[in-house]
Amino acid sequence: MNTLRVNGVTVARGAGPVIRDVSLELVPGRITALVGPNGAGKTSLLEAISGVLPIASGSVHIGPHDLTRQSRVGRFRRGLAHIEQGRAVFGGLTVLENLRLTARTGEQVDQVLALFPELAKRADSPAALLSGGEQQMVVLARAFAANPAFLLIDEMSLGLAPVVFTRLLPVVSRFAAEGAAILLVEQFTHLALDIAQDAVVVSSGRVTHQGPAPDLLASPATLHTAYLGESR
Ligand SMILES: Nc1ncnc2c1ncn2[C@@H]1O[C@H](COP(=O)(O)OP(=O)(O)OP(=O)(O)O)[C@@H](O)[C@H]1O
Repeated sequence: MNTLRVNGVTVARGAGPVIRDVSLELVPGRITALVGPNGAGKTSLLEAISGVLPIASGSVHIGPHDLTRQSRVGRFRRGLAHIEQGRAVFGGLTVLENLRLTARTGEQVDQVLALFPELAKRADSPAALLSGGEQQMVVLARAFAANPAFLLIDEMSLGLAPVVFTRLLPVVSRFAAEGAAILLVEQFTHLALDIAQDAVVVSSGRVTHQGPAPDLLASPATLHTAYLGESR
């Protein structure tokens, strides 16, 4: 069983490092919540893992394969997908056509639509006509349809009402239960920790806490300290 290992990664952006010596591991079947204050470096870390941003030092491996200097496409071929913040649907294409962009077989499309009954009903509608929540479902479904072993998800709640967003979380859990390893960045910290097994807190580009998500959820003091940038 391959894991994705981030080992001592440092990422520079603009004036200096925004990620410093970060290590974490993504394990099949598990969700890791990556939380921390605004500007902590969560998006930059996801971008470094998927190859959007170069890694200044450290490494990213999937099993024995070193991805550190690989292109985005090379990493995708190894099973790593990244839903970037603000990722949009192809509005002129129908829901089905959006899914066919990434699915390799019709069976994969059917499997994904089974996870999202709302989308199955709107399969032939242009994606632009869907609500914001439904469009975010299409974005998620399109990523699931490629059947990635490792999935990085950045702020899928952006622009959505919490009630709409909470509809998406059980689907993410189901996808993990089917074997995917997921790294979830989310502004609604408690909702993310609630569905995650593992938690990583970053503050000012450094990991300040790492451990089981339920433990962090049960200890607001630990979460608060980690957000302030202190380890304990
Ligand atoms: N395009 C950029 N050029 C230079 N610096 C950037 C750029 N984007 C972000 N930064 C800086 O990198 C640091 C980390 O930002 P990043 O967006 O990764 O944090 P974040 O934890 O995802 O924040 P948020 O929760 O607000 O989205 C911040 O200091 C930010 O100002």
